[in-house]
Amino acid sequence: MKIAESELILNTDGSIYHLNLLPEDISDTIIVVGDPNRVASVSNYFDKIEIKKSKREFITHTGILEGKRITVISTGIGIDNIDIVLNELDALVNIDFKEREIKKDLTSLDIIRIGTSGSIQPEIDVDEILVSEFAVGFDGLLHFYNSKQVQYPDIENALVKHTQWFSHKPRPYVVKFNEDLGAKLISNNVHIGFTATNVGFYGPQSRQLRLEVEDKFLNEKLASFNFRGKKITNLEMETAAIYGLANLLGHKAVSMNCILANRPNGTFSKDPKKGVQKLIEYTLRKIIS
Ligand SMILES: O=P(O)(O)O[C@H]1O[C@H](CO)[C@@H](O)[C@H]1O
Ligand SMILES: O=c1cc[nH]c(=O)[nH]1
Repeated sequence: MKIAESELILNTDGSIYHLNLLPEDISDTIIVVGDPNRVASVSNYFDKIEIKKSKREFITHTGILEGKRITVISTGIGIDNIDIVLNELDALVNIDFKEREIKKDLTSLDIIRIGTSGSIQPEIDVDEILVSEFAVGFDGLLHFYNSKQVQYPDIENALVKHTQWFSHKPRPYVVKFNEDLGAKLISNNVHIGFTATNVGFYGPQSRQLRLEVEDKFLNEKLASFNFRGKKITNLEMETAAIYGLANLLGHKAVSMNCILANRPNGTFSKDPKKGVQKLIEYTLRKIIS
């Protein structure tokens, strides 16, 4: 069945609506970063850059590193942008734009996030690297899709009980990284964690400047949650949505985090750029190895 013009939106040059990309512009190895300036920090390592395109906060560079074609794309901040980026990346490989039909043979992308995050465990220090094995989303995005099959209800129920989750907030959904891609990216030099993704940087991550938060103890309750030895480790704003949508669409996703803030210790990285650079180098080395 043909997908209507209002649903699959193409620009006049045939590119996908927000990302402004044609199917041939992307590799099947995709690095996603939040900060648009981080795209060049990654592609600076490429031996050759083939494509540079952009629209709004979505900047894309595709190039070659030691014979491997890699695309790096910025998502901007937040899960609402992840809904756009993941659906449009999938459309680029799995929908025939001319026929407006889903292809018979589907392509699975490797999607690796290089992001920044705040730790809620005192021993996971600033400037360290954390790979998210699990993620919990407090944003509600996944509930708009038929998604029960990629969620972990046992963990969700235990978390709702432990935190006495307020019922007027979206129900937490728990999702997991792709184990094969995860195995490629993990080493003894990184923490393996359980990332909480929320809809904001301040109140939703229990930061109080002038506004009072509703639940003063939320971060403490998240940090003390323990499901069969798995503890929630860090807070950011994209990972759960990436894992949820990637799993539903048949892509492999892993989120790599540079810890910039340690919330219980009240510390912030003295040199965030250096920490992020270290994470970029680590991730690229693992991708090409
Ligand atoms: O550095 P990025 O990848 O943007 O990730 C983190 O930083 C932003 C907040 O400062 C949020 O997007 C959060 O998830
Ligand atoms: O504390 C932090 C640091 C980076 N990004 C976040 O979302 N939170």
